[in-house]
Amino acid sequence: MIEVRKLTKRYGPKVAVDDLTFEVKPGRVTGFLGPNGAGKSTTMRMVLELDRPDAGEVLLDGKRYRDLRHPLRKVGSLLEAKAVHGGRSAYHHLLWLAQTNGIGKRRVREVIEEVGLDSVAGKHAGGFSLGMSQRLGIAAALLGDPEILLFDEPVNGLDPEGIRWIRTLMQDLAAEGRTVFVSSHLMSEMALTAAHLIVIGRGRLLADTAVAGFIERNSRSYMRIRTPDPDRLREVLGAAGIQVDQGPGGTLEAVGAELGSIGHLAALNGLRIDELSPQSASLEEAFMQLTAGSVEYRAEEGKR
Ligand SMILES: Nc1ncnc2c1ncn2[C@@H]1O[C@H](COP(=O)(O)OP(=O)(O)OP(=O)(O)O)[C@@H](O)[C@H]1O
Repeated sequence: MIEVRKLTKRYGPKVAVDDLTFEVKPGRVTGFLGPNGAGKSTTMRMVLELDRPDAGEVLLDGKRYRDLRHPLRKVGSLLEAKAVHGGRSAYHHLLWLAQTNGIGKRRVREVIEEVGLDSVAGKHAGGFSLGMSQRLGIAAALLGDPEILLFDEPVNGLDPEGIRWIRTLMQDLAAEGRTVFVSSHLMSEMALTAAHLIVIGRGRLLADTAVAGFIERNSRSYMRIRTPDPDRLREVLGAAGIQVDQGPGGTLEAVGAELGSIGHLAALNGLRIDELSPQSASLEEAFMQLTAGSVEYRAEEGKR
């Protein structure tokens, strides 16, 4: 279990993490979601004491990181895949990590096999592709057989096969009863991987929720209608008690009405319909709505 308590981090006048409190429980994958610059990496670095908080603390199964005797045996992490000594082979990189944490050679061989790097274990890690570096980073995270695992944007830049592999691995690790905390800026990715979500924006907690509940609350189904006479159709549907909203590009969005009844009402009133199609709002849209007020740099601001 990870307990984050009243964590705050400032960089000069900028508050990167703002009085953040949440818990990450074992036995399930918890997604750490937020737009770019929300403070996810900063929070993860503070969990590992790579960065000092200005206030608050983090406990790992009740202990501070600095009080762990063999940190790698309690918490494994993949923060920056390329942060490997390029001149070392994958095997020697892992062996060096193992030796500094009282972990045996056998375990090094085991994790190399587990992540599928057997054939390149003797090669210099500096020449690895992103996918291979990612696997090496995960091997390092797994080395101490830790109860707690942290992954910062682990699927960034990976091909579909690599993405599927990481997803399954994280779910398997959680199923073994471990605490798995993974950051992403993509709701769609988290919907497939995580069971629970911590959502932050501008360093603040926006939601702490089960993924299923989030999907249920935020999936909106509606009918998209295109007609040359939207005002008239709105009137007709409104009179029949159907809620109609204005959609993008001159379309209408009718909520809670059957396709057939909309078509029927239009026909009765001699109104032409050019499109009538069922739609459901994506999770990505729901996430964007939730974080709308906390996105750091908007596209408009970028246009100079
Ligand atoms: N070392 C630093 N010095 C100054 N500002 C920093 C530093 N590290 C992070 N920040 C700022 O703190 C805020 C949070 O950054 P952080 O990298 O934690 O966000 P994030 O949610 O991980 O975003 P991303 O998905 O873009 O990595 C940003 O505004 C960032 O510019």
